Amino acid sequence: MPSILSIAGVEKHYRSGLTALGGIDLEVGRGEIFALLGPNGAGKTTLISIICGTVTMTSGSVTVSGHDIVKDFRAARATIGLVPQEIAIDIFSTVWNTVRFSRGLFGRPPDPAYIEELLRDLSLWEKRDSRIIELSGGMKRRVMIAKALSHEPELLFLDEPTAGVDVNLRRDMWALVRKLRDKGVTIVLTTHYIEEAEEMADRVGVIDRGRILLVEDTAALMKKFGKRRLKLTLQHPMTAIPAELADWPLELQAEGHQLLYTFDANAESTGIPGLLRRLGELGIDFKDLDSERSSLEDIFIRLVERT
Ligand SMILES: Nc1ncnc2c1ncn2[C@@H]1O[C@H](COP(=O)(O)OP(=O)(O)OP(=O)(O)O)[C@@H](O)[C@H]1O
Repeated sequence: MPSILSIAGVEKHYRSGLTALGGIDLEVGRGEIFALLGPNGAGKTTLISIICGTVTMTSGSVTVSGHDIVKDFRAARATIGLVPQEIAIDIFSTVWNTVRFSRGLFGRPPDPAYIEELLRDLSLWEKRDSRIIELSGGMKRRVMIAKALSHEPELLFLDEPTAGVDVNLRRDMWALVRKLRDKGVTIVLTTHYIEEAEEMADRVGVIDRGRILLVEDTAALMKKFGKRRLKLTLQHPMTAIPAELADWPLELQAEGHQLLYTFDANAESTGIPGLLRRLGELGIDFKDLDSERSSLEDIFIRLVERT
């Protein structure tokens, strides 16, 4: 997949002496949904701000759609749409005027048909003459997205698109992001909600303390780090795991009612038959058995903890 965004050796040292980015290399392919995951203060917003031209990098280079963001700033910026974390729009302006005006800022000629399509796609058409102040929080967020798409960018950044948003709206946002991708927009999103990355992203990058720890296909990452868990609900609760079961990494949960066995899903042998046999020999009965795959959340926590 050809790159739409190329980041090479980007460093950012703030005047305070803090190194927010310690050398970032990253390629984002045209047409993908890429999720940048990282704990608070990891450097996600700094990186996006550099790409969008609101923060200057200390060293390194970035190109967007082949345009260098420093030497060819205008052309680079014109290919980018940014939906920032905070809602920042004139609350007394109407939806239509907000989006139309934003397009003009990028020197694009008026295109009412495009704006209409955008507002219809974002379920804002009925609200086109409403002032922003009259809209719900979810609608305001959608206006932010419409504004960011007003000049027909090729690459859209969504900084924490669903922070503080309820479950239904989050699902609507996910559907919307997929729709945008289907229309050919490349999407880079930052998120704290790992579920969001797992649900949507083609690839995931994990950033921590200004460094990229890993970039991987979401599905491959799940497979590579994927552990499976076998949960046994016991007939009779236990106070401790018997010494005879020391060969299996087990955890006691739910006040002794559950035995949790974690195993490598990719290993040749899971160890489950042996465990079940041993439990039988020890007279430990269980009434239910359940298996689950570890989520990206577990994987992320393990990665960030390891460093
Ligand atoms: N203008 C600034 N001056 C000095 N330090 C800054 C400035 N902006 C950000 N930082 C610091 O840079 C580091 C990275 O911050 P950044 O906002 O990029 O992280 P983030 O990953 O977006 O975090 P969050 O998930 O909390 O939004 C943090 O330690 C932050 O305090």
